[in-house]
Amino acid sequence: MKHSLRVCWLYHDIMDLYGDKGNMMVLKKRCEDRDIDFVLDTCGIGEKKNLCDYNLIFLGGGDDKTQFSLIPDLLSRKENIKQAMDENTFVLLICGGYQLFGQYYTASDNQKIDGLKFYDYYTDTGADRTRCVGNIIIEANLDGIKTQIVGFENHGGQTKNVSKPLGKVLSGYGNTFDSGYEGFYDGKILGTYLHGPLLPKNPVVADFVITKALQKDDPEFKFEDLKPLENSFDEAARDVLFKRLNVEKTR
Ligand SMILES: NC(=O)CC[C@H](N)C(=O)O
Repeated sequence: MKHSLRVCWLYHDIMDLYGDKGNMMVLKKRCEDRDIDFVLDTCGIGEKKNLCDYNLIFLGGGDDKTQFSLIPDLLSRKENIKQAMDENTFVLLICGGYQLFGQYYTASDNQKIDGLKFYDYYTDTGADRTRCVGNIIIEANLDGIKTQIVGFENHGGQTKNVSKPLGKVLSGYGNTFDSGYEGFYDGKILGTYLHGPLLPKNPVVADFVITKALQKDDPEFKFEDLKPLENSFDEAARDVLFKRLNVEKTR
């Protein structure tokens, strides 16, 4: 069976912080190297798109003002996003995008916006406008695949009441200054504060996202079914961060 990865990048023109676009470039390359068709579609404010047509939805990070500007459009797509998720479209969310799938987001000026409310987590602002900034390494278990994920975080938002964190923080902050946990993963969405961009620095996560997306069309598809690729440049970049943060690289 010829597989295809059809991505819809929501608000591609305004939600793209710290190289989030690199995530799309990596998916394209890792698919092409395996003869998997790759289609990248984008969806801006006001554009008509049926998100059920895709097997992956991607939403990157953004500053507070940008998050506020898109929220009416995002909320107008709530039913369609829910339907896509029910039909096994996988969702990858970075930082500002991750926040907007929860109950609400309170920005640094204390203005509050409703999120999509798909999950119980919510995001308050850091006290006295403090922000979690810096490189971060977490330890995650992605449906049995144990991996260490590296990235860069820069958020004022403090995300609380996270029932299923993506991983345990080994160095850096994560969902809040002191929760010790980072992100959210429940099999349907993977939300994380990690820019970096995320996927170029974490080939295992990139392949995991590809696997989850392909499972919409082929539920039997497994991570191990992906042809292994050569990751020496990615690993060299990871080595630098592990060394700099003084964390033992075990995977
Ligand atoms: N990097 C981001 O996406 C920032 C998200 C949000 N504006 C915050 O500061 O918490």
